[in-house]
Amino acid sequence: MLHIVRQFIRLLGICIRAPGGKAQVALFAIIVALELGSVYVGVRLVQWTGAFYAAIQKIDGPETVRQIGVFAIIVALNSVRGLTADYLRKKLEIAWRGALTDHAIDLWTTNKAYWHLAQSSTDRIDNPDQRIADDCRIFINRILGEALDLISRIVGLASYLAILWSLSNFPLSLGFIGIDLQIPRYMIWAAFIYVALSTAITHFLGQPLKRLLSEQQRREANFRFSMARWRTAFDEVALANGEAAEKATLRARFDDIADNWLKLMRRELALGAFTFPFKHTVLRIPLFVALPGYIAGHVAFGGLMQLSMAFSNVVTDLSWFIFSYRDLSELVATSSRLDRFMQAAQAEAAHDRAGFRRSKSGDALRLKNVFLRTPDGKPLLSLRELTIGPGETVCLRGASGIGKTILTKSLAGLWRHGSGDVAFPAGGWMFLPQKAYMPEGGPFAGAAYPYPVASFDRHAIAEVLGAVGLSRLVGEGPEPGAQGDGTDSLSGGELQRLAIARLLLHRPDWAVLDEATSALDDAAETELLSLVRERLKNTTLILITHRLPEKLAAARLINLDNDTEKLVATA
Ligand SMILES: Nc1ncnc2c1ncn2[C@@H]1O[C@H](COP(=O)(O)OP(=O)(O)OP(=O)(O)O)[C@@H](O)[C@H]1O
Repeated sequence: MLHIVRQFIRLLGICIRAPGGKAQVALFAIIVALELGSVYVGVRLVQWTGAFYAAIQKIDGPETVRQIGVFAIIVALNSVRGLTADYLRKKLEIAWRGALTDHAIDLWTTNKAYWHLAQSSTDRIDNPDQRIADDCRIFINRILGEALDLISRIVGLASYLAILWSLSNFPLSLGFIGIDLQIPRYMIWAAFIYVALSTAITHFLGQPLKRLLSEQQRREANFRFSMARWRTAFDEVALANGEAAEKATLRARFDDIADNWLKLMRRELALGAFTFPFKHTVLRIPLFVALPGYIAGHVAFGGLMQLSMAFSNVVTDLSWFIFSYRDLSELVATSSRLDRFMQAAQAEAAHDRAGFRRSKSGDALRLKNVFLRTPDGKPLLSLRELTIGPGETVCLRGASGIGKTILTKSLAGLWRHGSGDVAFPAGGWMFLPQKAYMPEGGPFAGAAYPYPVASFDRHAIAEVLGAVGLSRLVGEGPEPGAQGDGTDSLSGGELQRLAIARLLLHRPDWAVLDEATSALDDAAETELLSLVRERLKNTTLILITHRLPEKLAAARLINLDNDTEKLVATA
């Protein structure tokens, strides 16, 4: 229980510490005040009920009409209060959801935590996209709803208890095996005992709900993930006639959903079998409980109605836990998932990337005794000594699976499984993987990525696109920034050309091309790499490729397979 409260505090703390958090706390206070207005309205209605039925009992026409007028005013004011509270609550909801979402995305991206979390076999976080998109929304929605409900119920409970206390100032007389038992203010005790028993039963029946709801969220996210995965590979699936396999996967994912849904249904049915009749008896039972007082002549008819209404309000407020059990279970399940995600992302973001000793060097890249491993310790390639100077062209070759891509990731600071010394030169780096990433927004955005298009001169972007053979994309298609912008249909080779255009535009000091031209034919590959070499004279090019590009001036060929230190100079 305490750990759940701590989770709530941690997550709400994020919202409150965000910019504008203090103003939002003030907004929350206003909403609480407006919600408490409903308690006042409730108390006023109890008084009104007494006065109204007393007027009816006395057959007092003018007083009855006056009470109807009072009722109309109460309802009108309450409507204004309710609508204002609802409007402000939605405002606060989007502000806090925004703060939580921003924080989650910040943690997820700091120190590339998203990448490390996806690699980890122990801390692996399933469906992080769902946690950011859905869990933040559900958590804020539920916590606000439940907190406001709880506060107004606590205040309501105190108010209605006071009324009930003053009204139920008569005892219940019970004759039991010759003993005459008097229970003073029995209406109060009856309310507490009634709710305590009901709460215990509700908790007993509903306990498994939290686990089942959490599991349901996970399975729904898995189903969505399978759909999204297929969406990113329409070509591949269509060419492989993989529809039946994809359908089978989707069906299996959906069966998982349905399976848990059935368990959830059964549990909700068991809970509902108790809470449903409970909800309906809450409004009736007070009358039965108060009847002995009426029959014994302790209260008049108006008092009886007032008493039953106060009793029913007390029981309703006390039953908050029972009525909210399902929503509370969902809130707890969501906050556990979200909190775990935040903790894991935070730990990853703060992680000291050990493995290699990294230092700064003057102008050359120096690797000494670098040994790369897989996370489970399997040795990959080793480099005893390698120095690469500024402006050089170096070609790294090696068998498939030896660890060339992992070497790239190590240079990028991602891979931490290995040892050795790496001294980095000053200057900017750029890494071009085999599969170029294309952001939304069209070819101009693709060339400018990860910077906004506006950071570059549009003519310069158009020029590099033309230089890499993509002039047909210049001035074509929707405006940059639009979705469905034409880059979706680019071939593998065209995507690689676009990545080379990006390289030409960004002009880094150091560039690592990990099979970044593999989809091009020999002639096109040589042409593009020569273009890069010619235009970026001061850039050091580290090429990871199975083919040795011909005509590439002064390339050093390093064979990683046998003798890692053997350098072959080409002309
Ligand atoms: N995240 C990972 N966890 C565990 N093993 C991995 C991970 N990434 C890569 N590996 C393994 O490390 C080995 C080296 O992978 P890498 O991608 O660096 O090979 P490569 O030399 O670039 O191969 P290719 O020439 O086929 O692209 C492979 O056996 C691969 O399965």
